[in-house]
Amino acid sequence: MPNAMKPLEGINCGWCCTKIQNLSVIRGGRSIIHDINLHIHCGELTAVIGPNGAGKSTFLKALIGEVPYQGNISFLEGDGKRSGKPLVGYVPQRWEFDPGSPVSVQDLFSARHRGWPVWLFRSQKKREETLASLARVQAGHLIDRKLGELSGGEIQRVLLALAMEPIPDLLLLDEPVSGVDFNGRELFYRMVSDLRRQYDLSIIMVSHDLELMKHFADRIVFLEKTILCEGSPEQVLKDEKVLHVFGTLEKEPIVKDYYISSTQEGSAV
Ligand SMILES: Nc1ncnc2c1ncn2[C@@H]1O[C@H](COP(=O)(O)OP(=O)(O)OP(=O)(O)O)[C@@H](O)[C@H]1O
Repeated sequence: MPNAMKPLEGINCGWCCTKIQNLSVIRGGRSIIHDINLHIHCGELTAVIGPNGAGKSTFLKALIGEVPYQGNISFLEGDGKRSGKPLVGYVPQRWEFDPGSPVSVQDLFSARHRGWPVWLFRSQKKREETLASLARVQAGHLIDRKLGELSGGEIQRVLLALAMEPIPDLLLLDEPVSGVDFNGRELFYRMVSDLRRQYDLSIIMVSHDLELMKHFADRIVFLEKTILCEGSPEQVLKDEKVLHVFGTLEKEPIVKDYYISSTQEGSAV
C-alpha cells in the first residue's frame, strides 16, 4: 500500500488537509503535550505511537475539544471553498455501559439522531439509514443485537459506524481495538483503511500495534510530549528513539494480502 502518498509542502498544496499548529495542553499545572505541528492530508492514515503517559490520548482529546488547549486546529478544502474547524469523528479506547441494559444497536443509533426516547417512534426509514451506516463496517447483522451481547471488536465497529455519521473531515481513533485478538485487530484496521480510501478521510489513530501499523499507516508520528520523529513507517520504526522505547520488531507481520478479507461480511471480531 502507498506510504506517505501525498506531499506535505503546505496548506495550499491542492489537497484538503487538517493543519495542527503549536498545539499544547497543560493539565493540573503540568505541561502534558507541547508544540505539536502536523499536517494531515485527506486520504492519509497517520498512526500516533509513544510510550505510556506520552500524551497520545490527551492529543486526541484536544482535537475533539474535550480538553482545553493552546494552538490552532484548522481545516481547508483542497479547492479552498471551505475552511475552519474540521468536522471530527471519534472512537474511544473503550466505552463503559451497563452490559445488562436492554439497549440495542438500533436504539443507540436512534438515540443519536433523535431528541426523544427511542421507543416512542420507530420508522422504517431510520432503520434503513442505520443499516446503511452499519454496512460501512460490515455490521448490518448486528442491528437488533443488545449492546451487552456484542464482543469487544463488534462494539468498536458499531462505534466506528457512529463516528462516520456524518462523514467527518478527520477521524480520530484512540487505540480502538486494544484487547481484541490479532485477527480482529487486523480486520478492524482493514476496514478503517478501506473507509479512508472510499471517503478520502484524514485519520489519526493511536496504536501500540507497530507490526500492523507498518502495513496500514501511511505515516507514523512518534510522540513523547511532543513529536520526536515522524515519517513513513519504514523510517520511523528504524529510528533510534523508537527502538529505545519499543525494541526491535521481532515478529514478521502476518498481513500477507491487504485485500483478501476486506469484503468478508460479518466476520466475528
Ligand atoms: N486530568 C488530568 N490532570 C492531570 N494530568 C493528567 C490528566 N489527564 C491525564 N493526565 C496526565 O497526562 C499524561 C498523559 O496522559 P495520556 O492519557 O494522554 O497518555 P497516553 O500516551 O495516552 O498514555 P497510554 O499509552 O498509557 O494510554 C499522563 O501522565 C497523565 O497522568
